[in-house]
Amino acid sequence: MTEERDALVEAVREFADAELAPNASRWDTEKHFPIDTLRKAGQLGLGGVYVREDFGGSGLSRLDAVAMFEELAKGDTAIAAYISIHNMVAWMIDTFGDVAQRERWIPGLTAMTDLGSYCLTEPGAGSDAAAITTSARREGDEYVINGVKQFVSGAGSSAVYVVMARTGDQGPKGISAIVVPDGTPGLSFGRNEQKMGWNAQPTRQVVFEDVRVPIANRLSAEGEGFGIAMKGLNGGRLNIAACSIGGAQWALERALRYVSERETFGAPLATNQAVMFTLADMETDLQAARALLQRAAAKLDDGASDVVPACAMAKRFATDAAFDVANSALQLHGGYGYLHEYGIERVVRDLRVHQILEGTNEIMRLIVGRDLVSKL
Ligand SMILES: CC(C)(COP(=O)(O)OP(=O)(O)OC[C@H]1O[C@@H](n2cnc3c(N)ncnc32)[C@H](O)[C@@H]1OP(=O)(O)O)[C@@H](O)C(=O)NCCC(=O)NCCSC(=O)C1=CCCCC1
Repeated sequence: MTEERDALVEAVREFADAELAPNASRWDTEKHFPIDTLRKAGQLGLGGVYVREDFGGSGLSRLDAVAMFEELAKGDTAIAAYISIHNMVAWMIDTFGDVAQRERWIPGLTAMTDLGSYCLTEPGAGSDAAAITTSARREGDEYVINGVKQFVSGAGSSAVYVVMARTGDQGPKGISAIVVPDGTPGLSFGRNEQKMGWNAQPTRQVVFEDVRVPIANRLSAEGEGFGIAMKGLNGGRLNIAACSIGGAQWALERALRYVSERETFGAPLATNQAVMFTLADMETDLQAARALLQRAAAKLDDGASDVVPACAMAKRFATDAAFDVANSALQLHGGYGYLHEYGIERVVRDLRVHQILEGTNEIMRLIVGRDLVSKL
């Protein structure tokens, strides 16, 4: 850890303690998306974590980012995960946008006065992302977009939607990434999905009915959209892994406190060897997950050739391990772990979806397996 990263992590810890943790349970119960709190996160530099500094980004490394997202998730995993998605959008525009696009969208995104949504998945295309059918047909100097995007975080509250749409043939080479601003005629949203967790952020369909945007809203060249979406996801997968580790670390700390105070059969639970073994496994798994995550983040910073399987491995391992750790923390709390007021069950519910989204853990195994087999 550098001194700079230490200071950043400390500032994020203070923000998570003061602004997120005291409200996380209420936001979960009330299904409240705390936009005012996100604006405060923007003031702290969390809206453009690894966006370049010229338009207000924080210019941090991926290694810095995962340390930061871990701290953020200790306050509220669902909000930390939304901030990660917002950052994925900001990074895609910052990296693949031209100067005019960066000038137009990056300042609002980094300040989080404008929120961002990532639109890839469709009702009929999830794991097989290259099978999307949302179309962007050229008409003069405009695209006319038609289709439906599914499971879009922040939908209905965002100012900026980065939409992967088909501008060419079937398959990955026919997909482009297009920015659709909120308020564009023909853009509408489905109901807020009723979910097991991640209740502090809205998840809705985004519907495009003859939505017209200038061709100038396309990021990079036609046909580059699949690669842009996937490169965004490499970093997103790392942050989701970091959010899982942060949530699970918080649950482990709660469990440690509980087993040191709770007495059974005349002694604290912590003196029981079975409990100690469970705690030892939880700590070991989290340290292993963090080490794998930091390794992948360093590879992303260095542009290593094996970054894609490294990110997939870290995402798969960390989200599985962290879910198990959080579930063990719940078990160690006995019946109290099942109560809302202890907060553990919320973390378990929030972490469960990390094994599914930003690429299911089965797709992560496919990526790693394909890479191994390709080297035979
Ligand atoms: C891996 C995968 C199954 C792809 O397989 P195929 O066989 O179709 O495509 P293939 O031949 O592997 O590849 C095509 C080009 O694409 C490049 N590339 C692929 N991955 C990556 C990558 N990770 N990084 C960079 N480039 C990549 C590949 O190199 C190739 O380029 P080339 O032709 O060689 O120039 C892909 O589709 C995937 O990953 N699905 C999970 C989607 C998925 O993760 N959603 C999640 C959506 S987001 C989500 O869930 C959210 C939920 C809540 C809110 C936020 C978002």
